This record gives sequence, C-alpha cells and structure tokens, in this order.
Amino acid sequence: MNPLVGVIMGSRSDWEVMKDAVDVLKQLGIPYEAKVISAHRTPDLMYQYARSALERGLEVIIAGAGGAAHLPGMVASLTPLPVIGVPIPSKHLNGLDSLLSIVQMPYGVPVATVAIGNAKNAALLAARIIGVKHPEFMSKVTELMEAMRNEVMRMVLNDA
Ligand SMILES: Nc1c(C(=O)O)ncn1[C@@H]1O[C@H](COP(=O)(O)O)[C@@H](O)[C@H]1O
Repeated sequence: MNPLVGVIMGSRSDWEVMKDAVDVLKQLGIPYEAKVISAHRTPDLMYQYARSALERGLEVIIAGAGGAAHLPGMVASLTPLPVIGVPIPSKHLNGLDSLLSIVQMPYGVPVATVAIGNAKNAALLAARIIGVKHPEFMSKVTELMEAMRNEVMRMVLNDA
C-alpha cells in the first residue's frame, strides 16, 4: 500500500522527537513515509512535496519543526490535506517558540497543533483522520483506546 501519512521535519536533529510518530504509525500498521524537508533550507523541495502530496495519495501530513517553525504552516498553505504540526523542543526557549510559530496560523490556513514534543499524539490524530475512510485503522485506534482504559482501571494507589 502507498504511504497514507507523510511525516516530514525541518532537520535530522528533529528525528529523535519525530520517530515517536513513526513508531505509533508502525504499531498501527499505517503506511507512511518519513523525510527531512525544510521551508527555510529547501523551499523548492517543500513546494514540490506539498503540491504533489494529494495526487500521490497521501491523506495527512505530520510536520515537525523547531524554533521559527514555518514548515507546517507553509505546507498547509500549499496543500488542501490536513496538516498536523509538532512543535520541536528548542534549545533556548524549550519549544515555546516552535509552539507559537505553529499554532498561531491566520484564518484560512489551519494547522492542527499538538503539544510540544508530542509526536505520538500527532500520529494518533492522523490515525483518527484516516480511520474515517479506512475502517481497519479506526479499529486499531479503538483497540488502543480500550487498552489505555484497561490500564487506568488497573491502577492502584498504595496508601490512599
Ligand atoms: N523550523 C525549521 C525549518 C522550517 O520551518 O522550514 N527548517 C529547519 N527548522 C528547524 O531548525 C531547527 C534546528 O535545525 P538544525 O539542528 O539543523 O540546526 C530544527 O528544529 C528544525 O526543525
């Protein structure tokens, strides 16, 4: 099956965070591709990637970037596909800069932004989006929710 989710990030240095998204996609059996693409450093590549994403069969794009994180918003301006932004924790401002750059999009160009560093949630949100069209992935999401519920039900508080 061709990739349904595109996972992109501004630098190789984002991979440590972004591989959490890929791990979740693998766990759910969702076909994905992962690449380094930067709005700042490879604008032509970003343009080509975002413009061709829909016709290549991608259904969601997860874009991680840190600092002046323009990648998710720029990709969202070039494709009608849903874009999920992952703010990468940055060295000097701990990711607050990344978060604000990604979340404060103007009207007309939405980016669904997850918490700083929470690439796992980006993958889970992608699974829910593609699950509407692909019931086999929605069942995986439901299984995961059930497993999480059972885990909480088993939690015991000593000395409570
Ligand atoms: N925010 C962006 C973009 C972009 O938005 O296009 N391209 C790279 N970067 C970010 O720069 C940070 C430092 O990158 P380096 O570690 O390569 O210097 C990374 O977190 C990356 O996402």
